[in-house]
Parts: sequence; structure tokens; C-alpha cells
Amino acid sequence: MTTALRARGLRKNYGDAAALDGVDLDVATGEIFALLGPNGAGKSTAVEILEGLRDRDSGEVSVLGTDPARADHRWRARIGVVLQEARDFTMLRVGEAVRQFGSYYPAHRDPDEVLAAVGLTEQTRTLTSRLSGGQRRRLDVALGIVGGPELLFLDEPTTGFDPAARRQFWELIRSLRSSGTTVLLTTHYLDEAEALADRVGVLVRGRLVEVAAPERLGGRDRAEAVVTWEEDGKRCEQATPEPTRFIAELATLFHGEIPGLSVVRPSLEDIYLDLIGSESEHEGGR
Ligand SMILES: Nc1ncnc2c1ncn2[C@@H]1O[C@H](COP(=O)(O)OP(=O)(O)OP(=O)(O)O)[C@@H](O)[C@H]1O
Repeated sequence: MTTALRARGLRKNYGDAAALDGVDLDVATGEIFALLGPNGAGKSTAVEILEGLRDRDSGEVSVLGTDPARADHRWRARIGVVLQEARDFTMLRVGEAVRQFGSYYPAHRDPDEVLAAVGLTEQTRTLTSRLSGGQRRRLDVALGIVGGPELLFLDEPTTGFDPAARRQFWELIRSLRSSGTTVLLTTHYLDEAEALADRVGVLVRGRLVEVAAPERLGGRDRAEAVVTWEEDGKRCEQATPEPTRFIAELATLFHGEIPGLSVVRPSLEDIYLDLIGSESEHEGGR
């Protein structure tokens, strides 16, 4: 396994306040890593330092084998960036913006293929200033990938996307992974993290409090399941660490099909909210 990105002891202060308070992070080549955390946790600060767009106060950082604070244009051509704030291309048409942006990169992708991948083919001749919010965000994604990056940074990429556009975007990111692209993503959508990420990291007040696969975060894979069913016209509920065994016993009582059966485990959102809630209590108690 090779490492695309490595940070050790990453710190950043704004005045007296620590936005990043000693972050260690590893992202493997070809991995999709999602950085989660509440507003103000430090996600954009971390991502912008890794992109070489912001200075750090201390810590070691290596991105594609180079310190982003000392990187040159050759390194920059190997990464793709979708910032939280949209770039300003008001005078250009959509197709022109993608073509122009692609021309800065030696290994750029076919602009028409990129427009199709983000679902903007019909808007090729539209002025960028006339796009809707969600279409504007799709253009940002197109500009981030047109250079054919080895490593793609996506800061809240699907804000404003309608549900169909979000699914289409997920397919696009999966196809990038299949072609070996590494992706570091920040998102507030837990379903997005679950659908895309190989691993997620939870940042709270500038500290990475847990890193795990989405299905294992916060002991989720060991959490009790809640089994519900109907009996004598009433809803019954049982929390159990062994739902298979419990349902097998229930099935013998019912001699077959169990009415209204469902088995629910905590969602990634449940686990995430528990994690950041307990971290805040911990901080409050200091
Ligand atoms: N340029 C700046 N000057 C001063 N403080 C800043 C600056 N940029 C960010 N901060 C502060 O640093 C902290 C981390 O901000 P950051 O934008 O990295 O958080 P975030 O996790 O990306 O939040 P969000 O989910 O809201 O985008 C916040 O308290 C923010 O107010």
C-alpha cells in the first residue's frame, strides 16, 4: 500500500484559537477518505493546508511525496481541487470554462466527456453566470476533474445538488476510484460518506477523534440491533446483540413468517452524532 497523503502533528491557530490541534492523517493511494465534523471543526483549514493554499503553523505534511507549502506547478498539475467557494467565471460559457481550465494541465481529459460526466452537456453554451446553484456546483466539480488529477480534493462537493444529481456524482467519483484516483472529501451528508468512503475521519474542534470504515465507526458493527414485529395487534420491540438468533427463536414461535418484521442497526448518522456529542461533553468538562 502506498500513501498519497500523510500529515503528522498538523497545527493551525487563528489568533489564540486552535483550528487544528495536532492532526495525524494518512490516506492511501486509490482510497476515498471522507473528513466529517461539525461546522467550524477545521475541515476546510486542513484541506486547504493539504492543497497548499494555506500555511500551517507546525507539523509535517507530505502530499504525493511533496510538502504542499513548497510545491511547484508540476505538483499542482497532479492534484484537482473543488473548493467550498465557487470560482468566478461569469464572462465564460460552461464549455469554454472547462476547455480553458483543461488547457492548463498536460494530462487533461476530454472536456466534452467531463461535461457529460457531470451532467452539463445541455448547458455547454450557457454563460456560467446563468447557471442554477446546483449546476454551478457541477461546473466546479468539472473544473476539479478536467485536469485528470491523481489526487482530488472535494470540499462539500454536492451542496445544492438535487437527489438525482447527487447519485450521478457518486457514480462519477466511483468511476474515478476505479481508474486509481485518490479522493479526499469533506461532507455534511452522512449518506454520501457511507456511499463513497473507504474510511471516514471525524474532526471535532481541530482534533481527529476517530478514523474507521463507515460500517465500523464508533463500534457500529458491534452495536445492538433493534428487532420489531407485530404480535396480537401490537408493535413489539427488542434490542439485541444477536438479531439472527433472536429472529430464529421468534420464527419458531410464529411457525414461519413473522408479521411486520424489521431489523434496524444504528445509522452512520446516529453513530456520528453520538461521537461528536460525547466529544463536546468531554470538552465541556475540561
Ligand atoms: N481566515 C480565518 N481567520 C480566522 N479564523 C478562521 C479563518 N478560517 C477559519 N477560521 C476559524 O477556524 C475554525 C475552523 O474553520 P474551518 O472553516 O476549517 O471549519 P470547517 O470544519 O470547514 O467548517 P464548515 O463545516 O462550517 O465548513 C473556525 O472556528 C473558523 O471560524
